[in-house]
Amino acid sequence: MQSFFITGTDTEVGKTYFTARLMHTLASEGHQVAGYKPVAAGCELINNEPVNEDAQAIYNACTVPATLQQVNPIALMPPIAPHIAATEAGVTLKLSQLVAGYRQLAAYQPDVLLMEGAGGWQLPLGNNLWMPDVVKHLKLPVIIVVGMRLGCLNHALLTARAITQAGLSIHGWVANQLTPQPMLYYAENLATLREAMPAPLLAELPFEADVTRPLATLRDILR
Ligand SMILES: Nc1ncnc2c1ncn2[C@@H]1O[C@H](COP(=O)(O)OP(=O)(O)OP(=O)(O)O)[C@@H](O)[C@H]1O
Ligand SMILES: C[C@H](N)[C@H](N)CCCCCC(=O)O
Ligand SMILES: [Mg+2]
Repeated sequence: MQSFFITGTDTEVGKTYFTARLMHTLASEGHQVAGYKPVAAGCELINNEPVNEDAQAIYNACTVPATLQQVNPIALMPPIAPHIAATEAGVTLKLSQLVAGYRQLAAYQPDVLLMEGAGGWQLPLGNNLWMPDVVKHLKLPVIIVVGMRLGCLNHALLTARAITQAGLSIHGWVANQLTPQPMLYYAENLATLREAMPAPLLAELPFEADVTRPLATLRDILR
């Protein structure tokens, strides 16, 4: 099994989009895929159960028979920082629970297991637990989704530095188009990141509504 942690330069930069699109692409090539969104904040009630949009998109892309609850064990209602939502709900986030959830999905023996964070890299989970602690425990290589907008250079470079300082490896990064029109001087910004990032550019993701459509440039990302 190959497994990656998917982080991003911020919240709303396309981590879920990339995760789901990669899963659909790999599934179309015959791979068994699973995704894990351990902690999500921002849910609607469906049949009285909190359902998160990211979790649903990742669940929809799974080829293994995992349940939505396994894909996203901690679903918090308000769309706020998860540790604050957890405190509000009286929930304590525990490393052991988040790791156990990962292992449950791994037990389906997918070829690829992707785990999406929430927000950016340095996400607090409360009680001095941080999302990077979970990634370190699982020793996952990291893929950084860079939302290509003004400010992304600083965000991408700081994110890469923090991952490296945590002793983790960066498999690579992807440049994600957040708008139909690319940011001004897209090519120059991309070139700056290609030079300064300590890991390879894996793919450029176009702005495209259909997340289920296999994307040829994502086929070789596992190498
Ligand atoms: N390449 C793209 N083409 C079209 N829409 C995109 C693309 N990337 C992201 N989006 C859209 O932008 C929004 C934010 O993306 P997404 O939900 O993947 O962000 P995120 O980084 O996972 O955020 P969070 O921190 O909440 O998990 C979504 O509505 C998503 O569908
Ligand atoms: C609600 C939102 N869409 C995400 N799920 C959570 C983003 C947390 C960001 C925390 C922060 O860095 O300020
Ligand atoms: Mg997401």
